[in-house]
Amino acid sequence: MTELTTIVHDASEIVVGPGTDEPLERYENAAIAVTDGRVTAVGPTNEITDEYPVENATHAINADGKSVIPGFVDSHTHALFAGDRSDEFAAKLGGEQYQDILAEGGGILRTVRAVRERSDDELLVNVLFHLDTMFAHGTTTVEIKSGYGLDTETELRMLDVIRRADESHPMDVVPTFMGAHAVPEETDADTYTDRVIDEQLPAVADQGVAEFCDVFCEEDVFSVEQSRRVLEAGLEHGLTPKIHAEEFVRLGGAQLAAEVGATSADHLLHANEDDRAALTEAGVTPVLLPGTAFSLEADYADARAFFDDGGSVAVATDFNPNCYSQSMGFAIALACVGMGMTPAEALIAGTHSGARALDRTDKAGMLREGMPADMAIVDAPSHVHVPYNFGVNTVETVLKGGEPVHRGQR
Ligand SMILES: N=CN[C@@H](CCC(=O)O)C(=O)O
Ligand SMILES: [Zn+2]
Repeated sequence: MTELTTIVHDASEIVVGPGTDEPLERYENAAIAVTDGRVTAVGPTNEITDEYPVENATHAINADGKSVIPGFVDSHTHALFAGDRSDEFAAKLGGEQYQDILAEGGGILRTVRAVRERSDDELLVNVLFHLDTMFAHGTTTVEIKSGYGLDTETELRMLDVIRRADESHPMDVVPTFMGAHAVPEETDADTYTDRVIDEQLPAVADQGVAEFCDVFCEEDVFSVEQSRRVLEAGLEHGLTPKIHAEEFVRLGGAQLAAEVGATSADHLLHANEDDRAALTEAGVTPVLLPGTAFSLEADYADARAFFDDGGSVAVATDFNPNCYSQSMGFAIALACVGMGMTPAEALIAGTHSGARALDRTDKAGMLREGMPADMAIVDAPSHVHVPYNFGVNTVETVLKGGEPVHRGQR
């Protein structure tokens, strides 16, 4: 018989995941038992503790007055970077535009210069620091993109650092290659697209260091045709497409995502009804990033319209030097207040739907029997407190595979 390792008991609430007849499957006065890193049983405390006595557990956690939720799945970040762009934040508040800053060699291009100057070990220290912060805020799976190298050597270095971060930190880290994140200063978009396809992608595939291939499909960055070439070449190398689409203007990236069978289309601030229909029909997960709209003072994506059309969305942080928040709790609060989602919809968007955007619904985002026991204990009686208590980290304890890996204080 395998040994029970962890039991969390007497929780006010345990959220399992999406319900069949209601938005959330959840139990009140609940407990969850974990064996060998996976959920063995979840349900009312008396039933669970009868079967799995608390005294047999390696870790017994009394969650009286607290809510247990699946660990957040942050499905869109650029969390590996160097340098400081806080001055750009201040300049944007003063009226400067993100795209003008980029066109003048700032923004992404400034971060590229900073990353190229740093050693691998310095980059690793940076990303591990951010992973610690994310962990403390309840994230247990995170996607990280390359894209601040924009040459083969630095893109490979970034992906190798992302791999090392995954190996050395309890967080699950999902690597995405994003060589087509911006056009380097010394070249033009067509020439650079060829370089991404002919030089970077084969090297990335050869090293086996990325799962997804992403592109910034945007006016004055990569056109729909250039984006299509990158994503189709990625597919030939075994990388699943993702796309930054309809962020500043409606260019056609959402339709492209549907055509190439992307796992997700992200941002979508300017997506329209046809785009929503195409994404839903093609099974592409829309990933909405309300922190980006917040920091750009832009209009939020129309999350309600996706639900009204019968679809659903994922919500992620987009943590990067332009959108400086590692907190899924804050993204969820913005999803509720800025995009009109219910707390239950936003919680699913930041957990199960995030896992869908990363092709891992069998590995993350739910606390169903057999799933990895990745969970956050919220120091409040229900999941509603995550957005309700906005601006504050409500997560107290984080368990990865049932192991208490973070115990915070509020
Ligand atoms: N929009 C493109 N890429 C990032 C921003 C990266 C940056 O500004 O450094 C995003 O998703 O928001
Ligand atoms: Zn992004």
